[in-house]
Amino acid sequence: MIAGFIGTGSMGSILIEAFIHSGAFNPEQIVASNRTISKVELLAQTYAGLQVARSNREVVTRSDIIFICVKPGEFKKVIDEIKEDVLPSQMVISITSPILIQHLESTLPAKISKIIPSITNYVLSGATLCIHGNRMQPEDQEWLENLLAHISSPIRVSENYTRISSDLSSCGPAFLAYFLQSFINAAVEETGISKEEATLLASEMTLGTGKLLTTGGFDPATLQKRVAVPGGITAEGLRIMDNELVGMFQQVVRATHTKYAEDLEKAEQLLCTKQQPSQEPN
Ligand SMILES: NC(=O)C1=CN([C@@H]2O[C@H](COP(=O)(O)OP(=O)(O)OC[C@H]3O[C@@H](n4cnc5c(N)ncnc54)[C@H](OP(=O)(O)O)[C@@H]3O)[C@@H](O)[C@H]2O)C=CC1
Ligand SMILES: O=C(O)[C@@H]1CCC=N1
Repeated sequence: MIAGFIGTGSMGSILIEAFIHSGAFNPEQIVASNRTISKVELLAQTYAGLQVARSNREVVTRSDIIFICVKPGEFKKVIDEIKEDVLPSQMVISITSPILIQHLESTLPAKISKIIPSITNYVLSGATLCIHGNRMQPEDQEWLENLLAHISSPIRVSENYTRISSDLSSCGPAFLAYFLQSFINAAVEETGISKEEATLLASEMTLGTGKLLTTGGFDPATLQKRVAVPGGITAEGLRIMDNELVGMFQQVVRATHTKYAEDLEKAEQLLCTKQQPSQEPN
């Protein structure tokens, strides 16, 4: 089994490294190309045996499964380059949310899935969202999800909910990190605690909270209730958040969906497909 990667930017390289670290693939089983080839060469220096491809077509002809890890605006060029070489027996997996399954199935003869990874997959954690096309048979779907289980919890989602699922799973780490950075900065400014100590405490707290919410039997509401003892300190902090953050997350969700609608429109124009996707309610 050879896995090909087209695009080794932030997420392409995270997926490659996660697959290697998890033991899902040996470096010899990976072939990769990137517009700026030095990025792949660097990966090959780190992981001896990883194969550097000099073109996207070379990745396709040498792989059984191909991950396309480029941004939406770069997609058309990649598809045009590879479409003559892609075979019906191959799996083509896109990680680019506004490129719809219908876009891919109408341009490539392969078995198509879309997955939305998360930076958390770098530490073999978090979810990978899975949306399978019609050509992916149940056994293909199971095979792909078993592969993704090496680096994440694969979770099937409806394509209609791609954006909000991805907001939570893939944008979420940045949103949470923003929250933590603001908390840490305030701690340093207001009390003089060192940034290093505040960061260590906040990071350990985040790890523990994640465990409570995934395997510890808590949901966000019960967790708050358990920590915020009546008449205690936490309740004072939550009171401020209740006042200050009202409506903020609604605005965040609306903003990501507005951008997504723009990206979908551009992808439609770029790839010239006719059918319109149904949009999830906000
Ligand atoms: N970052 C994240 O946390 C997540 C990202 N994604 C999605 O992954 C996709 C990629 O994002 P990300 O990795 O962050 O973006 P990057 O810009 O870091 O990576 C994109 C890569 O694609 C390469 N590239 C562009 N055009 C071509 C081409 N024609 N042939 C080969 N390689 C090409 C770029 O090369 P060059 O080095 O020349 O720029 C770059 O390395 C996006 O659609 C994003 O939405 C999904 C989930 C999470
Ligand atoms: O910011 C972005 O566009 C991508 C999508 C999910 C995470 N990062």
